Amino acid sequence: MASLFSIDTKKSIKLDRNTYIHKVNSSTKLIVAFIKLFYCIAILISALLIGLFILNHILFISTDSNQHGRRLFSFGGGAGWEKKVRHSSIPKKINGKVVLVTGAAGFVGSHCGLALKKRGDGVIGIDNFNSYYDPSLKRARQELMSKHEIFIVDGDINDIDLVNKLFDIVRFTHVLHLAAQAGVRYAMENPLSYVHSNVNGFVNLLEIAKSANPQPAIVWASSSSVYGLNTKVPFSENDRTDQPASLYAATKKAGEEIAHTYNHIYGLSLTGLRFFTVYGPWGRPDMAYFFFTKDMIQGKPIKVYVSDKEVARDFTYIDDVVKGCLGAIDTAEKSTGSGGKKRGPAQLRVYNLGNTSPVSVKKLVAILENLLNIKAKKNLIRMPRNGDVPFTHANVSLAYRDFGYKPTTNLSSGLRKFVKWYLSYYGIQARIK
Ligand SMILES: O=C(O)[C@H]1O[C@H](OP(=O)(O)OP(=O)(O)OC[C@H]2O[C@@H](n3ccc(=O)[nH]c3=O)[C@H](O)[C@@H]2O)[C@H](O)[C@@H](O)[C@@H]1O
Repeated sequence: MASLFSIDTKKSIKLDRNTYIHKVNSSTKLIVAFIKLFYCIAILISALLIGLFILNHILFISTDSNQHGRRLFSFGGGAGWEKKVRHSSIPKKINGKVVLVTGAAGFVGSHCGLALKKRGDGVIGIDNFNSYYDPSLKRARQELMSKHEIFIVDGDINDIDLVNKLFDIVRFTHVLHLAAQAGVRYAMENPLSYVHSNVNGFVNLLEIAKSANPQPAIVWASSSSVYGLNTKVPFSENDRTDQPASLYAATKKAGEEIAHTYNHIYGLSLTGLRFFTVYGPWGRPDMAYFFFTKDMIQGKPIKVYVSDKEVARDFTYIDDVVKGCLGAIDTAEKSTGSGGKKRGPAQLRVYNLGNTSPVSVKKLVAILENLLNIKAKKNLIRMPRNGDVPFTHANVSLAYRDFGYKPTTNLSSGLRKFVKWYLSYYGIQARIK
């Protein structure tokens, strides 16, 4: 008789085995789940790290800041970026020049960049888009240039890594160096920005250019302001330039001396162009003709400086200046050095690029009044001692002799083109006379 308490050993063993298998299965599943989770997290972290690494190299990493509180960037690289640089610098004609334009989103830089590209040269720009005046105007110029396949690198000429990288990628035949802290009066507000761009920046560029192989020829923007307080007119290149009236003028004069040094030691071909109050479409909002137009349209008063002698400028239209810049580039001889060593004497030149016919500021206002059909609210005030000089007048016979420079636009027709552009750019409904 089977005991009530008898045990079915077979069943029991089976039961135990099932329980055991079940337990083993659960813990295996748990381990597998853990391993899966571990792998997922590891993959996620790796993806994140790789992403950060790539971003770090594609984007620029900020390291410094300039005088306008804007970040400067140390170059990070990136294949897409290098492709753009290469593409933009390829000339479209045989024996076309390969030009690095500094300050390419600036007034003169954008006009020159477009003119070079139009005739088939390769152009790469660099600009730090600082906020000295409305950067949106600089961005609009950049957009225009990008439509003409000109790439502007967003960076500072003080960024050694970035400029070196550009010279690594491209064999520049020329540098058109227009990046600068411009404006005469602002030098009293922010003196160091002038030293930063016009002295440090220029030296940085020359240091890199002198070590480049081949060394490029350099054409760069000096200024009529180097004539300072001279009273002998018209100003000729061999007149004295040792009495600057502003720190701006002093840094431009320093640039001319620095150019001499790099020419002398390293055989760099250097041409300085003394611009005389350049104006025109896409101009600089910090200049009198530009903000007079703006203020007159808005019905605001303008300050017109007066002095014992009539305050006047040799206002020079942008298209004439562009012709001068291209002429200087075309007649620039090759630098003679290589690997940072001079191999022979190199070209060193300075030219006036003016209009040869000064016009008083009062007359400038009268022309604007006529074009805009607005009576200006003029406040005649004695010219403050803020760096301004009373009078400029260029003798351009040297530039005419060497590259046929001959200005052809007078102030009235030049301002007409400017006002037309101004009204259309700012979407102002008005008719010019
Ligand atoms: O060619 C040059 O060397 C220089 O030309 C201009 O400097 P500037 O000639 O002083 O030009 P504006 O600032 O536009 O002044 C033009 C005239 O308007 C006068 N002005 C300026 C401002 C103002 O409120 N009222 C006024 O009567 C100035 O005294 C000057 O005679 C540029 O701003 C400089 O960057 C450039 O280097």
